[in-house]
Amino acid sequence: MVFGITAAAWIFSFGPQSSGGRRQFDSIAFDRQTSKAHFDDKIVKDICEGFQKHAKTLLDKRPELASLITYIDLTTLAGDDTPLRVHGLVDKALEPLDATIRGQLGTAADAVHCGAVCVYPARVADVVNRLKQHRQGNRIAIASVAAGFPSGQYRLESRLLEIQLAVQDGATEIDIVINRAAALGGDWKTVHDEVRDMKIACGPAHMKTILATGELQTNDNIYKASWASMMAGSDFIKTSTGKETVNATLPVSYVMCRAIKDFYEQTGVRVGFKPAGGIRTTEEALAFRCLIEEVLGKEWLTPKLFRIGASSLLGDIETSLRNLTKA
Ligand SMILES: O=C[C@H](O)COP(=O)(O)O
Repeated sequence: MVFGITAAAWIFSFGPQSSGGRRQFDSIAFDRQTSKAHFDDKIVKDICEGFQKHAKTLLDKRPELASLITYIDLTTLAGDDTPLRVHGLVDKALEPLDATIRGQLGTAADAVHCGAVCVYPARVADVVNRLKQHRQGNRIAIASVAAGFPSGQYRLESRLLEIQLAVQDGATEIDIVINRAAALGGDWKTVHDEVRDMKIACGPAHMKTILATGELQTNDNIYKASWASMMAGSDFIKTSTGKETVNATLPVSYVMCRAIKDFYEQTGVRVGFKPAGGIRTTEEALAFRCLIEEVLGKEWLTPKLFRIGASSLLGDIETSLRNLTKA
């Protein structure tokens, strides 16, 4: 445990201080929680090389590769997305493997499908319509980015409305973005309060909070943004939109997972983790899976707590599985 504060103390610090049903930001407790964490770049790099080494040992393990598919939020976030493209994405997410690979996996193949599809708000209805045409359409979640994705540079009112409309259209998971201007200015209360309001706007939908780590400049900011987002009620924290210059990396993921672990130790609340953006190969995805197992433990290796946001990873996993079939 990084901090010497018990779960009961955390509940005292953060839990009851709500006003009108809204969690209030306790800056003293936040500072106390986040001021003690330090991440040395060289040490973090060495630790991450360990995850990459571990990943290489899993490359020929068919069940490990198949389980990667269950963590994927199969994504299309393009200006030229159409209903037809989204329908194809839904079909692929539900039945990702061809007959040969399925045969090699045996009965285990039946449980192999993506965790969710992830689309822009205007395309949520296309996902809903296509899922209705599938017998097992309820097996995958419907994720939508919202809240001024990817920049977040919009008034809070419009970001909240966008979330509500996406949920109304059928989204069961909402991927929001934090206010990077507030984060870079050290205004963690604004980061927290906006995320809290967005969580309320999500209603029954799960909320994944994107930190856009490539724009947060320091590990310290990433750790603080993780804490502010979790204190505000995020179900998941997510690295990137896929639209920043630098997206998901192992070092930023390590910092975020350490924050998730510390938060769990203080509160007993398990927050999920979603690396996203630029993850294209089986080996890269396995390294994130190893990071999760080693920092957070095997109980996080479930689509309920671990997702990988990716538009082109699935094809590489299929190729890896096919090559194992030939071997
Ligand atoms: O949230 C998911 C990301 O936007 C996907 O990024 P990608 O296209 O680089 O895989």
